[in-house]
Amino acid sequence: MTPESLMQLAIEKCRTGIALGQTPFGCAIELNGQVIAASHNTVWQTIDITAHAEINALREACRQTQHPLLEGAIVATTCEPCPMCAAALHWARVEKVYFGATIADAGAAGFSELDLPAEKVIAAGGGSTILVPNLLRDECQALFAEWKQDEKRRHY
Ligand SMILES: Nc1nc2[nH]cnc2c(=O)[nH]1
Repeated sequence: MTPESLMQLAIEKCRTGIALGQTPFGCAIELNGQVIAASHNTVWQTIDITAHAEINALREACRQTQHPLLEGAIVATTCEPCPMCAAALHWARVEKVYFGATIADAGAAGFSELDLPAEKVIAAGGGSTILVPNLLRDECQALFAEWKQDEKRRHY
């Protein structure tokens, strides 16, 4: 699967989440050429502030593989991982993370993001997960505008 196709899956999941009244974040994970997880954010659905798209996808992937480590896994996420998710991706030993929109985009959409780039979190901690920005950036950024059409939207 190409990184673009993996990101398209993350985008589809994000749109599913928006339709269900969730916030506009989606994530997909591939291991050994197979998609093993694709999730959207469920913070409001589960009343769990940690239920970011990436955390949900990591949990699903680890359930699938029955192992907490995902060495060699490739992740595509519609938005740059926050510090919590960057740390979790490191803990899972994910190899590479593609992202589209940025933490600044999420902040501009109203989320109270910590202004700490994922790259810095990984580098400052001595991690080896590779971060690749700008994959389908315009499409990922547009998800925030789609979500803003929902009058009942809530951020956190
Ligand atoms: N990357 C990402 N950033 C967020 N900011 C708030 N929620 C999320 C999420 O689920 N994923």
